[in-house]
Amino acid sequence: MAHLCFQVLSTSFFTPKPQIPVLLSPGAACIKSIHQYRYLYLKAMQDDKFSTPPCDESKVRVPHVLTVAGSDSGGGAGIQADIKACAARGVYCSTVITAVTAQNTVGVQGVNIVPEDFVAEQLRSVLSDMPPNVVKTGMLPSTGIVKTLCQSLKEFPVQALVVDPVMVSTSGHTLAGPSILDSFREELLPMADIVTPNLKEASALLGGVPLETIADMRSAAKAIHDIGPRNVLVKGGDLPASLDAVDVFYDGISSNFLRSLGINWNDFYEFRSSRIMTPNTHGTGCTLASTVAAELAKGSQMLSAVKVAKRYVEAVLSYSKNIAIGGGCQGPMDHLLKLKSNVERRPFDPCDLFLYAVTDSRMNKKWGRSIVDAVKAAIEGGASIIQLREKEVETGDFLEAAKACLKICRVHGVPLLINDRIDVALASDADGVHIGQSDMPAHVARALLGPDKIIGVSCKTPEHAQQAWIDGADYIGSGGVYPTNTKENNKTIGLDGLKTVCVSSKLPVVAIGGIGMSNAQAVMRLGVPNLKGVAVVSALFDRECVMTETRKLLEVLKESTKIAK
Ligand SMILES: Nc1ncnc2c1ncn2[C@@H]1O[C@H](COP(=O)(O)OP(=O)(O)OP(=O)(O)O)[C@@H](O)[C@H]1O
Ligand SMILES: Cc1ncc(CO)c(N)n1
Ligand SMILES: [Mg+2]
Repeated sequence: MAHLCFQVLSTSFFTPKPQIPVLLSPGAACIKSIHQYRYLYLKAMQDDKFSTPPCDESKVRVPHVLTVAGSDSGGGAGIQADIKACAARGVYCSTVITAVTAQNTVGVQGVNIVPEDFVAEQLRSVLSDMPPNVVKTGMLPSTGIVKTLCQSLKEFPVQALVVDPVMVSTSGHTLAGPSILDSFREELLPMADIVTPNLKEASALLGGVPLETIADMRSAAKAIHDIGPRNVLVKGGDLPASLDAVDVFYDGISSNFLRSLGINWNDFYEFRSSRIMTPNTHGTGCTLASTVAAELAKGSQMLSAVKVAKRYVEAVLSYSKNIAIGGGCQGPMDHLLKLKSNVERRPFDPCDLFLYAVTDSRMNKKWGRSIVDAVKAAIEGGASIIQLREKEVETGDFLEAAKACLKICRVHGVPLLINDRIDVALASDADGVHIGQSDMPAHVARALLGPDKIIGVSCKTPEHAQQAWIDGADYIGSGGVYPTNTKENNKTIGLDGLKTVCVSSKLPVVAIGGIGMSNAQAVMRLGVPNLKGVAVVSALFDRECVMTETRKLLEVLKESTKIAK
């Protein structure tokens, strides 16, 4: 007999609701929806499927959403939007394709419905082998497909079902005709944990009632709730352009229950964001529903999942408002906005290390200039990379200076690095960091900064240099080559020590420590191919005119490369 026990949870997984007996099978995840409870209970009565599964603690659980939807060849909506939204939210996404559409930014040119039995086969493949936490549905173009899906969900219950009742594309093309409405009302919606109609879809589900105002949306949400889904979100993307983008959320079960306890519960929530003026709104609905599903899969409660999803859609719309893809009037969004800034950043070039200017707050103070003025002058003089080394500046001021310097650096295509402070580098979106042997290990910095940012590590020995390579550093700063007073207790390694570090590593090296006009050529004449340049502090910044000194040093360095040739 199945190993079954019942437990009463005082708070539920999604929205507050009556105390529901939750079915637990030892070793298996908690079953969290009343629908699942019903199906699982009946199923467990029939067979012995819920015996303890083998448990391997070395395996990492990955939140997983299965989307059952149509393909959009334009990549902005449907399956493609679902995969991108889940990826952006850190959730695995499997796919069952119900239709293939020929679609672009102009409209829908064609729809090819996948045969019902092949939809069933895809469902069986995924559900029987890799059970998702949450199923999200989009375009379900035939009654047969809706019924097949409902049957599969009864056979393979999941934690939550998110239904986006896709019917008409924004361009006005029918994606699922009125014939599916009965199966939606009778079978799918009563199984749903949330249904997310837009204004037209809400109207269709209610037999064509006109919906124009937020008050109408509230009535519609309540009426749709009566059909059976546990939560309803009526989306207001199609409200008049003069209004905010308001979505109305309704959760009737909880309100009735709490009212019965004498608690006055607000059963409507308005999710409001300012309307972003952009033509790139194709796929907002798919994205919203997938993000709700992704957040539920991670373990969020329903209300938090909707809140995060709404914020995410707003952020993506705002980020994508000016992108130009296609010649039609409704473009797609760019879901992976977080990755975008890395694409725009010029990749690190070891030649950037040629004239490496390192700022110093004491020197700037002494000469009465701001960090930003110092950086501007060094860049105008020809510095090829800048490092902000600001040991005595308050964090807030450091961040502001970093942001201001970054603007200047971006204009000139000069990378900006932050010394030691990974937090400041992250907050300012600087190009990278330079860290010492006693700072956070480079591999930890790499994990925090991601694959694209530049990481430099100070190395005095071949062992340091080898570790820097292993840790994923991009370059080595090696010194002090000569005695210096910008760093206390800094052992001088000399030209020999510098050469030893260079030859022990594949990484590009910049020499540092007491280097200036008089000795830069001697350093560069070492002639090791991975020694790419010199890093200087006092020789530029402990002088009256930073730009002049930088120019002079640049000439000296250029001269040394001619001599080397
Ligand atoms: N211009 C906008 N600015 C801000 N938010 C918007 C805008 N347009 C839509 N939204 C939001 O996007 C989400 C999706 O709503 P919408 O009504 O556009 O869905 P839909 O019509 O199903 O979309 P789709 O084009 O994918 O079918 C909602 O949260 C809505 O408020
Ligand atoms: C395939 C597909 N699903 C959903 C929508 C709704 O945006 C669309 N346009 N295309
Ligand atoms: Mg839609």
